Amino acid sequence: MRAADKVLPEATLGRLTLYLRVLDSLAAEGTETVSSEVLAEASGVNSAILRKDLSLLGTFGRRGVGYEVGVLAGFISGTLGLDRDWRVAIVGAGNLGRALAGYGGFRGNGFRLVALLDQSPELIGRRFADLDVRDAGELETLLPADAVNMAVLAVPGAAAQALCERVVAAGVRNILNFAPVVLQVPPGVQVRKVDMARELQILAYHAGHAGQGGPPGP
Ligand SMILES: NC(=O)c1ccc[n+]([C@@H]2O[C@H](COP(=O)([O-])OP(=O)(O)OC[C@H]3O[C@@H](n4cnc5c(N)ncnc54)[C@H](O)[C@@H]3O)[C@@H](O)[C@H]2O)c1
Repeated sequence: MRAADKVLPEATLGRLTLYLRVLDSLAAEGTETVSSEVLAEASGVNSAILRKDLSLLGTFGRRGVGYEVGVLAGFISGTLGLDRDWRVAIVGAGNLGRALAGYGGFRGNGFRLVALLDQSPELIGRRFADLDVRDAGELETLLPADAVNMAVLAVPGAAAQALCERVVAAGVRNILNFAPVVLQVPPGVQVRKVDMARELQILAYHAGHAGQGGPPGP
């Protein structure tokens, strides 16, 4: 088994995305090599942890030289599966769905936004971010026709589970859920949830412990 075939711990995966972001900006500046200390500091990670993460991938820097930026970025991209063709559909073209569709960074890094769907007659047929909003009522045919392999759900919580089941039945195995519900999915389907309210609550907890924040609300 290659090192890259091992299932990596979630925490390592999260840090790999940080390293990759830093490596991409170093490459854009024309930097060819980077030490583990510099890469760790720019990623906000302890350098011993970085070295351990990269050794899990089976990649090692050279003493006195460090890591080759392009090689390491390519290796991390491959490990994360970013060298594959990810065809993304956003379901829900409301405020959030349209903002995500217009976000340029989402389109890079191996992800191609190929469809934007909604059920609202007021939105179907309108054009946002170079995509016509298509009828979510037809997602069973639209998603396979566009070879979608990743779906972003940006619909109200009450609609999310039923929609998720339709997306899965249409053959999509990877779902990024923005709706404030926990989705039930069959084995083999990956769901990631983005929850800004949760992040704010955790931030408030830490801020509160640091003596910040106003007096308790009503
Ligand atoms: N995770 C986060 O950090 C975060 C941040 C903001 C919003 N949200 C959540 O994202 C979701 C969307 O928020 P919004 O502000 O864009 O809401 P919105 O009301 O502007 O948009 C929701 C869209 O979903 C469409 N829709 C509803 N049911 C559908 C269905 N069955 N099929 C297809 N389309 C359907 C609606 O027509 C509407 O256009 C909500 O669940 C909201 O709570 C999450």
